[in-house]
Amino acid sequence: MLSLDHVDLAIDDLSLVSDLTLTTEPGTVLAVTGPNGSGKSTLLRCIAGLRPVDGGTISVSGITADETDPHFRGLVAAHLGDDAVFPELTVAEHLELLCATRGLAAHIGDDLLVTAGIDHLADRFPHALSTGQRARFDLCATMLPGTALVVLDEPETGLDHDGCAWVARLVGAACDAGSVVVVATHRPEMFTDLAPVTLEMGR
Ligand SMILES: Nc1ncnc2c1ncn2[C@@H]1O[C@H](COP(=O)(O)OP(=O)(O)OP(=O)(O)O)[C@@H](O)[C@H]1O
Repeated sequence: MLSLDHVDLAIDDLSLVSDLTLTTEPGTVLAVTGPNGSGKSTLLRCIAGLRPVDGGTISVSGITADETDPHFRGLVAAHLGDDAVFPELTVAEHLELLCATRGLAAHIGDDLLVTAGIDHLADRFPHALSTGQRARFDLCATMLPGTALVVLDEPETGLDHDGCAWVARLVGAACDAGSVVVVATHRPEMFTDLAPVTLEMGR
């Protein structure tokens, strides 16, 4: 469960969120929408524990959002547009490492590459992928199963029509497995079938 309790968030003198309280149950999509600059990415960084809030608290399964806390890190997977990679590891080796770290069977990563349509690129290095292929790889790395919370910042970026449909299916599968998925998006219609709770920023 994701809880925001009387959250305030500001950058310099600009208030982005004021006294926001909400609870998102397991198996639910929270779609964060709003115009450019309204604070979606900043809020998602707070939810992923990468930035402190200016007031109130954010917690996941009762654990305060703080990326430096290993317990919290184990609960969360995030795709925030600046996903780090090990330059010396191939696509397949990255997923193998992540599966091992999370105690998942290695074939789960391979299976995700198949659903992403990039299994033929398993032996490439991430820097040798196209923009859309790299987006699919980053999303595979984020969407390995088993985290209570998945945070996705504009996952549609760089993806073609089929890629967007694939992301929607992945988000649906994560919800079916009991995760909360927070997604900032300019294309909320991608997730309509998942009956998201919507948070509109900038209002
Ligand atoms: N590092 C920074 N330093 C100063 N201001 C920042 C910084 N990052 C973001 N901002 C400002 O914070 C506000 C919120 O930005 P944010 O990136 O969260 O918006 P967003 O809703 O995700 O926008 P977009 O739809 O364009 O991705 C904007 O006014 C932006 O200019």
